Amino acid sequence: MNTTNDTVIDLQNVSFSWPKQTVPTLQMDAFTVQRQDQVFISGPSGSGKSTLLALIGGIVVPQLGTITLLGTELHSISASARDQFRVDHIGFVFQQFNLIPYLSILDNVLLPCQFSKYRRQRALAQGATLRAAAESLLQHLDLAPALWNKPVTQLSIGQQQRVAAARALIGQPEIIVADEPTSALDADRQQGFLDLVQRECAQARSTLLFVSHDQRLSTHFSHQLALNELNHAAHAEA
Ligand SMILES: Nc1ncnc2c1ncn2[C@@H]1O[C@H](COP(=O)(O)OP(=O)(O)OP(=O)(O)O)[C@@H](O)[C@H]1O
Repeated sequence: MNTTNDTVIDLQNVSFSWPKQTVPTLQMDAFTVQRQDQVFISGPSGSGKSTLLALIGGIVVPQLGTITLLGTELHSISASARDQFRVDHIGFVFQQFNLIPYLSILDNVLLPCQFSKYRRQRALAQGATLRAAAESLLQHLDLAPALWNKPVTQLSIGQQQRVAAARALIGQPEIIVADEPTSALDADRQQGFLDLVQRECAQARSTLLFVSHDQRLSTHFSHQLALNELNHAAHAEA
């Protein structure tokens, strides 16, 4: 195994089928990602991008092979320990944002700190209070103070997406996973959003996994993963 202390994600000989499926959805020999890497993950619809993210997030475990995140083999810990591991170490940005509509922007950003002592402590190392840490992130993401106490439902799509990014970034998780995060934005805003997320990940030394259909964005990444090439199962179906 060619891993180092800086290996953040390590998949080896993974085979995964969703329940009731007779053929695997994902089969990958090896995939490793190093600390601070920024990886662009692409592939046609159905090639297994969301399945790969579900495996890396420990939401599901493979029938064969190993997935090791930050030195922890996910299949060797319980489902509840995987849930805690996920909130401690991974920040997610989803296409549909998944913000809580009845909470303010600040409370949405602080949500991971409620579920993770680890994230709370890391956020407190960045700001005098949790609120100060959240405010600083919101400022970095170009969300003005006048917005902070508003319900998220009063924000534009682009603003909601930046709140979702701040929630993923609070407490500097080692891994940021962004699943089609820009598909609701126009081309200029896509670019702006990507710049902000890449800059914040670099500052926090977080690893970024960025899934997109939009190949134009791939030029901003040094590490590319074309899933229809790496996933033998997708090959078999093509
Ligand atoms: N929760 C699930 N339960 C059962 N099958 C699933 C589930 N999620 C995905 N699949 C199946 O796994 C295969 C790969 O789907 P996946 O969503 O990972 O692809 P994708 O590359 O993310 O596609 P898209 O770009 O359309 O989102 C598909 O055949 C899909 O039907």
